[in-house]
Amino acid sequence: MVPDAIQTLTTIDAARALVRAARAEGRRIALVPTMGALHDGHVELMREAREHADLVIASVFVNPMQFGPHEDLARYPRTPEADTDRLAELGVTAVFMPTVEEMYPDGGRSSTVVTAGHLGTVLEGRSRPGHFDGMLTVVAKLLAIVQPDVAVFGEKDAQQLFLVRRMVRDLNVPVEVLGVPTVREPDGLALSSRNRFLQAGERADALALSRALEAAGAASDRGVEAMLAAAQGVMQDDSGVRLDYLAVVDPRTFTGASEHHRGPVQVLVAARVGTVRLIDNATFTIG
Ligand SMILES: Nc1ncnc2c1ncn2[C@@H]1O[C@H](COP(=O)(O)OP(=O)(O)OP(=O)(O)O)[C@@H](O)[C@H]1O
Ligand SMILES: CC(C)(CO)[C@@H](O)C(=O)[O-]
Ligand code: BAL
Repeated sequence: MVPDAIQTLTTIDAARALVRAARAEGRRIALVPTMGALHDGHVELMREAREHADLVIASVFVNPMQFGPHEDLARYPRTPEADTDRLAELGVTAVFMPTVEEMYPDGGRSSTVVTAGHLGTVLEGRSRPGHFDGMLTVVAKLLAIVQPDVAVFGEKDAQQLFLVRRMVRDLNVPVEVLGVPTVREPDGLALSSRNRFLQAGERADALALSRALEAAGAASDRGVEAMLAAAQGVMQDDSGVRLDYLAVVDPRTFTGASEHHRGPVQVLVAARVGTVRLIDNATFTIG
């Protein structure tokens, strides 16, 4: 397929100019923030964005501020040409691909930081200190640059989605945040840019995460402890996987659901498979 024309924007001024022109024509704008290395999960985000706006701007920016000193910033996959072609085929109007210097002119960091507070220090935040402050800061910057009507995020990164929604509410950012269900491989593995680093045997081991979620779901009629035990059982059976955390949270607060909880719960899992750290989650209803 011959891709439609897509604008590649590398400066904040160029992004603002496009946004101004679109606004002058009364067009609705959607922003889809990504770190690139696009896969079919990202494609669903773009589709959702197109349904809610006349014009879609995708950002591709590997944000150093959300990586810890020992994390995989250097090896994070970067495929800008392939990403641009894919976005063009999807009818995305523009891709915003700034350099680190463009986003962080003061030596690669922002002096002003949006903090995720206590919820930024638990679960993903416990394993990745500072991650959510870095993520919220760059999302706040992207929202300020593009000033979209809607911004689209994946449910795969459940804690991220929760914190973005809360930031938007707390800081009165005039944007509607949309969540898109997790796109999976036919065998259940959640699509992730990091899956490409799984070696052959590890690809099979990685199925432990989605299987653990399934097992938790199958135990949901017996309450939170039974769900955790069922999921734990699956993770323990797989010696190729090192569990980081398993949790059942109330999706309204993102804090642990009590044994007496009734209604929707979100089961969250994170694990290391070889050198790759993966996360997944699913929502079930108790009672
Ligand atoms: N399988 C998926 N289904 C739906 N949305 C997804 C999926 N994977 C990622 N996303 C969403 O895409 C957006 C950009 O995420 P990102 O570019 O970090 O991709 P990623 O696959 O999550 O990469 P990684 O997990 O390696 O960081 C986020 O809102 C994320 O939640
Ligand atoms: C939202 C995001 C693009 C911010 O860097 C990133 O955390 C991601 O890709 O999920
Ligand atoms: N997909 C969330 C971004 C990150 O892993 O840093």
